[in-house]
Amino acid sequence: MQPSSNDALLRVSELSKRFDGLLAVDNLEFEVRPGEIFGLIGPNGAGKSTTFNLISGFIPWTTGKVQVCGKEMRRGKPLVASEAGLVRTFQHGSYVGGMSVRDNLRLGTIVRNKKADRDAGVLEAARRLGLSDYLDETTSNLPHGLQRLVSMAIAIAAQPRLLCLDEPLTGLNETEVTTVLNVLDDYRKTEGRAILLVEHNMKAVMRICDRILVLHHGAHLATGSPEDIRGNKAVIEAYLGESHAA
Ligand SMILES: Nc1ncnc2c1ncn2[C@@H]1O[C@H](COP(=O)(O)OP(=O)(O)OP(=O)(O)O)[C@@H](O)[C@H]1O
Repeated sequence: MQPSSNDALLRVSELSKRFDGLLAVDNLEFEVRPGEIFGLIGPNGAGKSTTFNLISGFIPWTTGKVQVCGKEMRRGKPLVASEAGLVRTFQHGSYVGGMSVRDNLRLGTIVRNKKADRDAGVLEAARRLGLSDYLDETTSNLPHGLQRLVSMAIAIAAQPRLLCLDEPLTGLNETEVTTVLNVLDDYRKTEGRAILLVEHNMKAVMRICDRILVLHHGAHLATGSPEDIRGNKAVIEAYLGESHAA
């Protein structure tokens, strides 16, 4: 692990989660710094979503310590994480299907005080994700790819300091993937923000991430730049295969 930076937006130390006999997350250590897109990758069942759930307070850790934007997190307390500046999406969508796209995006702007700011935030998030023409549609009526963009637009509208995305690209077509990657690249350029990304689309991960941590059986296998990870023998054997090797 590299020396820790004082201004890290996420700091994870000795984090473990046991589900009965299964050690799903095994003594993880990493940090995410301002301006970074940090990828968390690994085979199915490696512990990525569990790590997300621990960091965002959706499940309690067995042991460990998590700091979000300098604040100490408490086990299984999602409100503490969101108050500290963390917003997350879920693998299977994070929106209310029966509501319009506009009302879903309003959920993301709820923390803003003035109505004019909230309305502007809805329009801005819709514009960024290419959803402006769908604001009055019922979200459950939209195609799958657009529904996923709604999840991301809600998260972006909340303007979190630490944006945590769980497989945001699943089921998106190439144009939608490009839209999302551009939005993420833009988002992290705003001062004091960073993104933690769990994703199986390796081409996208290698393109967008500054650093990547590879998990295997819940434990750290490697951390490094996309080039480091592509060339790492253990990662190629455990996950990437030769087709992604440098
Ligand atoms: N609530 C739970 N109870 C028991 N075991 C669980 C629970 N949640 C996850 N696990 C197990 O923990 C391990 C890690 O699962 P996790 O969902 O974190 O993996 P993942 O890396 O996100 O996988 P995927 O890429 O398929 O989403 C798996 O063996 C899974 O079956």
